[in-house]
Amino acid sequence: MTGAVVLDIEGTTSSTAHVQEVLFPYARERLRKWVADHEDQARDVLRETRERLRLEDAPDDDAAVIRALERWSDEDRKVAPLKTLQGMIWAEGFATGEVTGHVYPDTLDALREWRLRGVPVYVYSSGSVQAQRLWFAHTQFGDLRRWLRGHFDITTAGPKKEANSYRLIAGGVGVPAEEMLFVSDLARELDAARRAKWRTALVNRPEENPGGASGAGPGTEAAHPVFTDLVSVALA
Ligand SMILES: CSCCC(=O)C(=O)COP(=O)(O)O
Ligand SMILES: [Mg+2]
Repeated sequence: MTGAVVLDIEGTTSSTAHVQEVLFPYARERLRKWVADHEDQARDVLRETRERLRLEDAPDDDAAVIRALERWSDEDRKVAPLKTLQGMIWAEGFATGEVTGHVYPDTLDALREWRLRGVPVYVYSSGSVQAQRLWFAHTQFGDLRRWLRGHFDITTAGPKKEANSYRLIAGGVGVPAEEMLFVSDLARELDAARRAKWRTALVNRPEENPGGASGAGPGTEAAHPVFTDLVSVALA
C-alpha cells in the first residue's frame, strides 16, 4: 500500500534541460549583482557560505565567498546556501516571466491519478522550497500547487543521497517508511530512500535519454522498479 508519494523534480516531474538551460543560467548571470543589491536578504546565505569555507579551510573573505557561490553554481553543487540564493534570484525571474516552470504532461496525469486514489503527493528536491513552489506555480499547465501536499528541500530534510533525510521526511509526513514511495531519476537517491526502508521507483524517461541509455547514474539501479513516465508509476 502507498501511503504517500514523494517526487524528485529534475528529470522526474520535469525536464533537466529546462532546469539547467533556463533556471541555472538566469541565477548565475545575476548572482554577483543580486548579492550586492540585496544586502539584507543575502546576509544568511553569505554567513552560511563563509562557515562552509572555514570548515574546508578555504579563504573566507568577501570576494572568496562570492567566488565560491559562483563556482558551486558552475559545478551544479547541491549545497544549501547556493540553493537558497538561487531560489531568491529566480523569484524575480518568475515574477517578470523571464523564467517559467516545466512539467512533463504525464506528471499532471499522475497527480490526478494519485488524487483519485487518495494518495498525498509531496516534492523533495535540492531546489529550495521557495523555488519549488514557484516552479509548480508557473508551469505550462498553469498553477499546479493545489496538487501537492507539501515540499521538502536539502535545508529542511538534508541531502538527497543520505538515508536519514528520508527518515526525517517520513516522520514529517506521518506515514510508516514501508508505505512511502520515492520517485526519482537518480539511482543513488533511490538507494538512500531504500536504506530508510522506503519503496522506490526509478524514472528513466526517453525524453531525457534519447539514445535509450539510462541516465540513472551510479547506484544499484537494478534494485529499483523502472518506469518510463510518472503516470505508469501512479497506475502500478
Ligand atoms: C525548481 S527547483 C530547481 C531544481 C534545482 O535547483 C535542482 O538543483 C534540481 O534538483 P533535484 O533534486 O530536483 O534533482
Ligand atoms: Mg532528479
